[in-house]
Amino acid sequence: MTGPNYGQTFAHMREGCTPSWQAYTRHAFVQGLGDGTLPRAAFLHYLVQDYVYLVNYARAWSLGVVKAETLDEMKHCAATVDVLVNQEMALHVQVCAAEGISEQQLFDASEEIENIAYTRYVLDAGMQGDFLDLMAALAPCIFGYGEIGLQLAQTAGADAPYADWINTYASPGFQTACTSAGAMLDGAVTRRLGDDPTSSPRWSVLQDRFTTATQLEIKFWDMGLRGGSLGA
Ligand SMILES: Cc1ncc(C[n+]2csc(CCO)c2C)c(N)n1
Repeated sequence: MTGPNYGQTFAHMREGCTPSWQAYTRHAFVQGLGDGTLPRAAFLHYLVQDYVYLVNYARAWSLGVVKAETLDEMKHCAATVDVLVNQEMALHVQVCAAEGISEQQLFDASEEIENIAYTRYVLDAGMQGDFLDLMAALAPCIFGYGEIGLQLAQTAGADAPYADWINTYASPGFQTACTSAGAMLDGAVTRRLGDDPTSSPRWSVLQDRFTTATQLEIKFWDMGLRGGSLGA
């Protein structure tokens, strides 16, 4: 299976769960974003849940600051927390505001089961394990959206209903962030597991973290498709 080059570790882990990876990156929700057929209500429902997701996702990257073993790792995690809290979440607030959903409604939104399952799994992986356990669980989020952004940008025009969303993830800025996260992950893996990491006894556990997080991304899209009333 081919895809963008976000480093060796990601390439191995994606290869290690190809059916799940395809189900995640080619999900019906993703197709609907691309061809514009996704109902607006489903998109907004997803965005509200995603705001709550980002709050917990930022907590998980903060745990990365705690678990880091080099200053570079610490800097990468701290910078990611900054982007998430001060930029990425603001984007959700902006889009929702334009649709009449206030920031208060976002804060008050009750978290759906799939959302809880995903972020608590990632936080638990990091709490139980070391930096690599945490990164393996965080990885599908960033690299998956990088792939999806590129994939959808190939066909969606500038006037497509979800062009803004697509361009966020297809943009050179986000693609550079994926490449830099991939390099950080490769460095973290080499530092702890050496030059032949897939032969390490730890690899299967790390692959399992990545695969489970990928399956939780699929569930998150399923939740998005289900739609539902805003904030509920
Ligand atoms: C359910 C869900 N999964 C992945 C992302 C994508 N994402 C979240 S934060 C971030 C950048 C920092 O790593 C990216 C790419 C999302 N928004 N929601």
